[in-house]
Amino acid sequence: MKKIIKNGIIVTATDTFNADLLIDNGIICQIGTNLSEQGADVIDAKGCYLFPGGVDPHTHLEMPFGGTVTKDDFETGTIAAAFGGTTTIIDFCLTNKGEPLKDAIKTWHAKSNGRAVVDYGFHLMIGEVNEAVLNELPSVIEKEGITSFKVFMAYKNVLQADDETLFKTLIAAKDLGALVMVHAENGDVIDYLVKKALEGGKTEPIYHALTRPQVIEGEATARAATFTGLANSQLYVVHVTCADAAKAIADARNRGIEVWGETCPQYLVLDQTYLERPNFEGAKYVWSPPLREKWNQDALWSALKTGTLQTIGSDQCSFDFNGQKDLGKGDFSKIPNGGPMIEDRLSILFSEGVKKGRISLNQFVDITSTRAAKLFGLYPKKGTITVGVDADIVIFDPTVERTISAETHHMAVDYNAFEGMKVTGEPISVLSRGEFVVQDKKFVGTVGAGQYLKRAKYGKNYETVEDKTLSM
Ligand SMILES: NC(=O)NCCC(=O)O
Ligand SMILES: [Zn+2]
Ligand SMILES: [Zn+2]
Repeated sequence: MKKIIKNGIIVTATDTFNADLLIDNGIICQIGTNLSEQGADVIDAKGCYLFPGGVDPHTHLEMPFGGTVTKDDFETGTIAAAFGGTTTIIDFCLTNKGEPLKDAIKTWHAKSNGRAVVDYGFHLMIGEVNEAVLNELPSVIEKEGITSFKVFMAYKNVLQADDETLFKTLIAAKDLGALVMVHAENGDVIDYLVKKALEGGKTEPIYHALTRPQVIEGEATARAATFTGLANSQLYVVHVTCADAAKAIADARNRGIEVWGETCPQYLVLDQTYLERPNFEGAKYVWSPPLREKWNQDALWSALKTGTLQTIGSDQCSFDFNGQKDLGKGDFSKIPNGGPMIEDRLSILFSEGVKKGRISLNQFVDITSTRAAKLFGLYPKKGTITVGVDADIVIFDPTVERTISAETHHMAVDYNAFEGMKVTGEPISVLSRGEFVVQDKKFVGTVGAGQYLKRAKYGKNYETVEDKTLSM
């Protein structure tokens, strides 16, 4: 059945205009004024923006971590994503040393197949680079369409890879056409600082932040960028939290090194003092890298505005406060790291970013959708509104005022990190490949309708793919 969305304001990364949008067979087939309604379901989007569905390049669904497993899985996580206006996610497939990569990928397919309500892809963690890994990587790219590799520079003795592994991954990625992603913190220094803190009886959540100072995020970011330049490769730094790391990215880019940067909603809005909340409440705000002193937020907004940082990921990694975060009572190093963020990513960026004049409306679309689609080989199928692409559309009311709360969110966790925060703007209806997943704020999607996305190689013409001329 055809659908026609009328009276909305279409917003892309470059344009804002009034037009109707005709959808057939899951694809946007016409954009223009006074399009014929014949044979189509008419959707009135008066007063609303039509954004391309959000692309969240950073999620951890059903991920084992810190002796437990994240609360949101591919079903609850993607339902929450859809409510928040995200129609594509890219999740991190973890690997174990010595295990064939294809087995790790199979595990991630088993978690997601038949569960997701919106489309999804995988990044692949690289923990070691040896003959076996190098032999498998071409098929990871060609067969699985996984064109981004993740290296952790922190989480010593768990996920952390050494510099040699990072450097070899950058070299392999360059040859294969993949983008290397890093969690940039100096895991060795952190490990030492954590041990010293615990020996000194410093066990409260705030010491999580104090043992991970921002200079070592800056140091690791600069180190990864240096290796990237040496390998003539390409790098994407996930969850940038602070001025030091943003500066390291800006410096590298100024030297012509291909480095991209992502931040997350929590670093733009929350700060280190949240970890000092009494009754162990600070544990709710334990992320790695940690929340920073408030002044860093201006540096992050400015980096988004000027293009030093290009994307926003949710880093969705949710654990209940009761029963999971409390594994770290009496020892902050045992608090599972991460938080629920997948649902509020667009709302926070719109309300705090666009509404407060920190970024433009078109930048909002670029940051939440288009740029990630381009960097991760999904553009233009995902990440824009133009003729011939997937009809992933968010009907967004920019005037609605609401208060974020765990009472009303759709994530499976027992708290929301933004509890009580007032935001302006909300997705009203969300379509994935032309089908409503959320309609008038109600879930109407189908569990399992989300499709696995094989992605194109890094840089594959993404800057030269132009939006087709709009038929007005
Ligand atoms: N960020 C975080 O604290 N948890 C998720 C895992 C990661 O991205 O490092
Ligand atoms: Zn990380
Ligand atoms: Zn993460």
